[in-house]
Amino acid sequence: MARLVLDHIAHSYYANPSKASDFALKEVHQTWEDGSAYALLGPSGCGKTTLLNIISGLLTPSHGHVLFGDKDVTLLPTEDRNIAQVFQFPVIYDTMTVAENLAFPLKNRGVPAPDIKRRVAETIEMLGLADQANRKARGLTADEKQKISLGRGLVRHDVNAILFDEPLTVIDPHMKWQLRSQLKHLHRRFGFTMIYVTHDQTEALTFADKVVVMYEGEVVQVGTPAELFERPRHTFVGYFIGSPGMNVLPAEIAGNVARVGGDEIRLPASYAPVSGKSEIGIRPEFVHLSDDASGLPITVRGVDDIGRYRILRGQLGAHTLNAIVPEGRSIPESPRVHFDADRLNVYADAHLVEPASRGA
Ligand SMILES: Nc1ncnc2c1ncn2[C@@H]1O[C@H](COP(=O)(O)OP(=O)(O)OP(=O)(O)O)[C@@H](O)[C@H]1O
Repeated sequence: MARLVLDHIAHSYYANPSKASDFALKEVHQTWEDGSAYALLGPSGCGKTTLLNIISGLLTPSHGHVLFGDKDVTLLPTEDRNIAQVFQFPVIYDTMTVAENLAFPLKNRGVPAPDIKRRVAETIEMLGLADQANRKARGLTADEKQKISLGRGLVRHDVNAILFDEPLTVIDPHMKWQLRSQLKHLHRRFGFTMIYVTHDQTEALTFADKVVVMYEGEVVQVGTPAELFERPRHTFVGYFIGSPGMNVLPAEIAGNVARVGGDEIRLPASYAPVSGKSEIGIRPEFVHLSDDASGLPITVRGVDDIGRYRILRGQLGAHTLNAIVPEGRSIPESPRVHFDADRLNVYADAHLVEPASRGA
């Protein structure tokens, strides 16, 4: 296993890229820790697979270097990088049994027979395939075949990293949850470096120690699930993480006041003049309703009952504003809103702005 360094990596699929939009991956400069579980999360086309393929060696980046520890592997083919890969669809040998499929990567590497037997048995147990161990893979369901693919990635203990590209797509929803928990458990037990591509926030947030959020070819934030929730560094992270996502309202910022339409909102700190498009962000969890005249009046457009809570879909001036209404709280006839000041974030051109001073 090794620390992974992405040293000023960028990639364009064009031979002669001339502008930023020609790059499927804009510059990424990151060091990922040895033994951590990372999820690459973002919408379709944001560059997740491009980045994963650069790490695995399927693709050579147009710019920059990939290092495993101190070793530059940028030009090394996949087979010389000592990584395991699990793809969206099963990659297995149909004519071999489940156990033989799992033993195959170990035999190839000359692992002693008793170790192979033990690891194959552990992996089969973990995947819940004990009853199928001696069946040919050919007759198995798509679910079971994909479990073997996962097992072939997990059975090796000597890899620099295990890379997963949307590995649970073909797995049924209940089993998805189970396998995700098992992956997490294995990660804790063996400490593999894992890199997991997904466009599903639940999958990313439950699996990863650190989530790498990508948007239009850029890494816009690397953080723990809590950091992404509490301090989205880009408005896209705010929208994408959370259900519903963060409210983002155009605002003029002056010192410790944000002016939204005709309303003034007190900020937790003082900000220097913001250049570019300025906005504030507040998660629906931190928008509170009351009939207190000091709040800002909103128009209710709808209420969705989610069971444990309700989502009020409202409008503040010309802007949509969602609020989470906890169980047992009523919605006033003419609601007004208050924001948790400490949870307000300020953005300039979609990027988080740090305050000039706290507590002003
Ligand atoms: N071989 C290729 N040739 C040209 N353009 C490509 C190629 N592969 C990907 N792209 C483009 O690069 C961009 C990033 O694609 P990539 O597959 O990395 O995104 P992604 O986030 O993995 O998306 P998805 O979740 O749909 O797989 C997209 O605009 C895509 O159309």
